[in-house]
Amino acid sequence: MGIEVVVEGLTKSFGRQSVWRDVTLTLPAGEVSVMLGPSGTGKTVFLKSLIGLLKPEKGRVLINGVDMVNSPEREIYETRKLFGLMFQDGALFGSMSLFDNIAFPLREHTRKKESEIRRIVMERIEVVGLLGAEGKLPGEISGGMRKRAGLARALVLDPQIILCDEPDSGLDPVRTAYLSQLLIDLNAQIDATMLIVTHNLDIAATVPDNMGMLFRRELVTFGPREVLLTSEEPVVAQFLDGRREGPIGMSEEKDAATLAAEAGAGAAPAPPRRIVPQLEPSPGLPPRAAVARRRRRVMAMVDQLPPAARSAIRETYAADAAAPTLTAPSAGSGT
Ligand SMILES: Nc1ncnc2c1ncn2[C@@H]1O[C@H](COP(=O)(O)OP(=O)(O)OP(=O)(O)O)[C@@H](O)[C@H]1O
Repeated sequence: MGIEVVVEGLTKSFGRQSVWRDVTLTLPAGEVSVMLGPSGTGKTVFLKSLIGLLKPEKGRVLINGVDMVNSPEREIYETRKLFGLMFQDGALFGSMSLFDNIAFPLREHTRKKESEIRRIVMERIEVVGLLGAEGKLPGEISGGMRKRAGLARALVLDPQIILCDEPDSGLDPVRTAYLSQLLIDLNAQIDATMLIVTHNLDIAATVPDNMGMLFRRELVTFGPREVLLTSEEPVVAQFLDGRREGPIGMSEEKDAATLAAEAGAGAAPAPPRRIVPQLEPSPGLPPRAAVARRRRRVMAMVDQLPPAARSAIRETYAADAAAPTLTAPSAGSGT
């Protein structure tokens, strides 16, 4: 099972530029979380801070008792091995075949024999649907395949925490839908804690158990998906509806005059938002172990949540209780 990641009061700046301050959240073990936020709000900086590659000035990131901000470098280095990282462009070596790219962390960080490496690499290549392409160079395959290869490489060291930085960037909507399904299938297969940074509203709506959003140097919200998806917070609503009207401007924030002009112009109200069901694992895969844990966790806190989120959560679980998928292996919704 994945490991819980506890973030407490994290604050990061570069020189005089504050990126975000006092970020506090917990990524629940084995659950999938998404971090949203307009460009430049520090989502990538957040991922890098979780693995100790960037050093926030204040706060802690606790993983198995190790603080990725303040612990000795040797402990941080060891704990970093629990992570699998998938970067925006797949970050593959152009001159190596996909096989060698995916085998790289095993050859670098373990003393496994080549036969064992081959077995692991081919298994991961199968998981991401790249069987047959292992001999190709990154330049000979599509962007979507490169991303899946990046994901396979993130998986070879059996990570318990997976961080994906904009896994959808540059993908068409169909490939993005396949990728969403792949992320859910992966979670069903390995039960790792996952955090996905994305701008993609389809991924945000269908993949995570939990969602958060960074804006104006703060964590606006983080919690069960139903909280963000029903939120009337102006910045969340604007982002989810993909509208120009609202606090987010071209350079992240609008000035007060523009906001006042918009309010005066009386923008048309957005149509009501509908919560679409979360994806289920593909047929033949086990149900996600995180589902039952999440249900217990969320039901224990439901009374403290805003009313709209409360009723959305109760509706979700009432629908689940009526569906046969709770007792039988789930029939995936596919893409
Ligand atoms: N190593 C660095 N040194 C100085 N400034 C940095 C560094 N890394 C990031 N920044 C700055 O921190 C801010 C946040 O960058 P970051 O890449 O995390 O944003 P983001 O939310 O991931 O954006 P996008 O969605 O466009 O990828 C930006 O202003 C960026 O210029």
